[in-house]
Amino acid sequence: MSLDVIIIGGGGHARVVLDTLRSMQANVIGYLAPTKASRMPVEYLGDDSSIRKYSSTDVELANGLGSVGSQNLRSMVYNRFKERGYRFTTLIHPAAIVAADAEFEEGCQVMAGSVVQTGVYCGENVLINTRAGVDHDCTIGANTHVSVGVTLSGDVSIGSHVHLGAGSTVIQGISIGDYSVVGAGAVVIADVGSDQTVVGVPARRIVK
Ligand SMILES: CC(=O)SCCNC(=O)CCNC(=O)[C@H](O)C(C)(C)COP(=O)(O)OP(=O)(O)OC[C@H]1O[C@@H](n2cnc3c(N)ncnc32)[C@H](O)[C@@H]1OP(=O)(O)O
Repeated sequence: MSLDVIIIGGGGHARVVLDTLRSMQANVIGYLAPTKASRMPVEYLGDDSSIRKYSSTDVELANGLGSVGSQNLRSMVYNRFKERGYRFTTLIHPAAIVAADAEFEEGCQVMAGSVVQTGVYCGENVLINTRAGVDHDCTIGANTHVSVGVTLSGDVSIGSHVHLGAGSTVIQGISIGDYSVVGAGAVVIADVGSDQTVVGVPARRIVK
């Protein structure tokens, strides 16, 4: 891979994205953030408005925002730069194991140690974070975060803008609706509707 890439964001996820891009041999020019980050080991290019110095035909972007619940910020950043004509790189860490027929739309990120099996489909800007397992024939909607150590069994259907919390497990054939949140460590054994938060073992809805 030989591509000039700018990372949006300067926090922890942005540094993981930087490391992933470098392991893919990408040429990372720098990052955009409201202020210079103390621990981001690549050039600070300014705030988001500085993107105007870079043509959308010369660079691609990488979404450096993580999330611990709502996906609003990650999707807002993605949409804002897409509207301005920029394209987001799809990242697949060389230490991820990905089936040949798995499909990823623009801007997906598959982090180190994760396994994505045959028949999986991921919409735009999906993040499959470190050491997550996505088994056969799962579909994952746009802007969803499958966070660290999640286990998705076979034939699971996840909506868009969903957060699957660290270490949660979803058994086979389950559907989870758009904008829902699954708490860290939850075990989901029944379908979850849209815009719900579920926690615990087995996962139960909490009203926020
Ligand atoms: C690289 C990375 O870091 S990736 C990011 C990894 N991090 C995550 O995935 C974080 C996932 N987030 C969670 O699990 C959160 O606790 C959420 C989103 C489910 C809920 O957060 P909040 O909306 O702030 O809820 P809050 O903390 O007020 O808890 C509400 C109730 O649910 C309970 N609860 C919250 N999370 C959980 C959980 N994961 N498991 C069991 N119970 C939980 C709380 O104990 C509390 O119960 P109470 O009312 O009886 O006291």
